[in-house]
Amino acid sequence: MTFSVFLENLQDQYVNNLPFVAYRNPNETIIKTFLQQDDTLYKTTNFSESGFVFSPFNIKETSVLIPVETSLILEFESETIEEPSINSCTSKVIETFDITVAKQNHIALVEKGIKAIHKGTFEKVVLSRQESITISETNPIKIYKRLLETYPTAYVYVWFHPKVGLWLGATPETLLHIENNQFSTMALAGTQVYKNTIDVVWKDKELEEQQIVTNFIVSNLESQLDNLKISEVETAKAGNLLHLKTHISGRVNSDTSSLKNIIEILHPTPAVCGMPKEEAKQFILENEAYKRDFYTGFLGELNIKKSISRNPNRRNVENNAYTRIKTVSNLFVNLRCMQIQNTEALLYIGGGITKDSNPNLEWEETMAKSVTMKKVLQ
Ligand SMILES: C=C(O[C@H]1C=CC=C(C(=O)O)[C@@H]1O)C(=O)O
Repeated sequence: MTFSVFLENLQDQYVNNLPFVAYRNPNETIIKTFLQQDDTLYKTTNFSESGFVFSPFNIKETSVLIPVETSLILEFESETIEEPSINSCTSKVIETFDITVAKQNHIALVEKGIKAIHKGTFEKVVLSRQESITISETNPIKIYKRLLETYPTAYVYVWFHPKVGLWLGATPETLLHIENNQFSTMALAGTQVYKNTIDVVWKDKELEEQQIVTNFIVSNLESQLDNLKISEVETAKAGNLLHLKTHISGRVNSDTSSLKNIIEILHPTPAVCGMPKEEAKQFILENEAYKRDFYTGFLGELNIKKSISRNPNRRNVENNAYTRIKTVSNLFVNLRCMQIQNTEALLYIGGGITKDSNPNLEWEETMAKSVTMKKVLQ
């Protein structure tokens, strides 16, 4: 199958108004797609189903599932990936919102967040906004192709359901990866604009903001994991941005640590919500001037059975005896994403607020983050 034929499959599915998702893991070349064969809105009830899950920020709302059983699953192996050079802020899209008003509103929101931190309501809160852009290229498959070409190190997806909407994104953040009982995640936070080097100095504000995420994950999961490993914090590049990242891994230690339990412990992490979780979430739901929907939710493969052969080159009967089945869940946080509605793209961008945040710089940070999607909409 050629790449054009693979993309035509997605295009046909979209034209026929049927649900689908296409996604590529960070630094990988295989693009996988689930083409649902009916237009039912399937939901997960307890994350024990097998399929592709699309969950909102507010977990009390519907988590949509594209089930394995009702889907045609195709894979396409693309050519070797290479990161194209990215200039920051080259977008030439039409902003249909009033930037002055948007700036005032975001600054006022951040100031309110900082006040709540000083009052002791919470230590950190992630505050976000939505930006509307008129686009001339509305074909999601063409936009998806550009995303794939532009962000080889991100998790790049297009997701569509006729009863929910059309979302695309290129996220740098893993929520969790579980293979049988082997677990890994990351604490990703702190942002600066990439200027041709990853050898940069981080301020205390960003270091603290990221440490809050690491501490939250470790303290909430350490009783569930054996052989817990926490990496040194490193600088990671994501498009035109740099973030601080820590890898955390371990072995899920008991049958009671179901996937649902782990998801509920982790989501939403202080990388997208705040600390303490409930207080920050309440503030977000009450104060952000729009509804996050699936932004800062999570998406990805849920309980997918994959076979591992000891020797993949030998396809004889004897070798089949060595084939083992593993169950894999690979979930990503829905960041650097957008929703497309006719000729309008709705971009979602936010940033972590601590006591040391500067509201003007927080606004600038959301502008820098919005470039990730704007770049492919030109
Ligand atoms: C909430 C977002 O980013 C999160 C992930 C990395 C860095 C972040 C930050 O520096 O604030 C955020 O925690 C977003 O991109 O909308």
